[in-house]
Amino acid sequence: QTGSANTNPSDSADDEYITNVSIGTPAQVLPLDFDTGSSDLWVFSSETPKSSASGHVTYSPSKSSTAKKLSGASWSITYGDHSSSSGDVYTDKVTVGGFSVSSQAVESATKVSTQFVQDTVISGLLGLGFDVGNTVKPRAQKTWFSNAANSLAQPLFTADLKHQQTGSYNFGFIDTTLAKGPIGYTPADGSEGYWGFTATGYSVGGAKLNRNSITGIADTGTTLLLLDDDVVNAYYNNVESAQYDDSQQGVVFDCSEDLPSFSFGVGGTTITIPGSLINLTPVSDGSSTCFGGLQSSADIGINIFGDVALKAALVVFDLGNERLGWAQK
Ligand SMILES: Cc1cc(CN)n(C)n1
Repeated sequence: QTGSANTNPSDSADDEYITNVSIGTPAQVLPLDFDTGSSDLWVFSSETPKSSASGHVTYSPSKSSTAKKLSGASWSITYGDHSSSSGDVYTDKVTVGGFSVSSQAVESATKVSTQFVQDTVISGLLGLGFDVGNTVKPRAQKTWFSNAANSLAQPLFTADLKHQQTGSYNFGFIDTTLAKGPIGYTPADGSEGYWGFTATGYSVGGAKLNRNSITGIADTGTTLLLLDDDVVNAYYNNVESAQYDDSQQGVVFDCSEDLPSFSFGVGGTTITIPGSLINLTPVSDGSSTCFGGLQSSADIGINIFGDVALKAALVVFDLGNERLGWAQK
């Protein structure tokens, strides 16, 4: 068995990717942010304060004949961008891309932070990280993918995110036609709940890869490519108008600049992010100053290969072999 779901950029800056998920009986379809950097499936619901839920599609367990309250369970999560949510837990049927898990923990939000209230294009997150990262107490719950894995043709999924186009999350199979190059595999470290891996080196503008390894996580729920300052500086030293903008909290440059590519080595292959993908968006509508897709990870303490990097590749999240595969697109 397999599953295949389309995923779409939420806005002109590819800030996040939206994938529709069916929950309950009859199906309630909610747009969720699939996040390999976390391990909770949580939704705006009939239990979310009306003022917070305004504008969001919500899940009503009382309207689902297959919903069951998970007695005594609660959850609470805070993300790297300081957004947060919390609530109680139901189990229900959850279908993604035509593949159903009959009893999935669906975490219902009784509290959501302002960033989520304002982000009306999504109704929650579907975590695709390792189960160890799940926040439900007193007993941690499995992710949708973890519940599905043993029934899928192969215990893996792929992410094919695209710039301003429809991409896909495929479950149980690898569609190699989505890639131009070979798949390079490297061990994945799931001990912290993330898909951790090490890139063997990097280069700017098509130069030969150096041997400065970069350890980080493959995170579909983070917009940017966030790396150490020495890497960020090595890149923007090649961008004449680049400067750090305090108000934007990041490096900006003239939108008219032709940006160099950024490449990293992984699993014996090289992934090259074209400069065009690193010119993310004007700092505000109509501005000729643009915000960089590559920014510093210094304040976070972990390197994050977010959507800017993932858009350049077909990425295989192989739970069965605890490895990550990267192929140039
Ligand atoms: C809501 C959300 C998810 C993520 C990535 N794991 N971030 C940084 N924020």
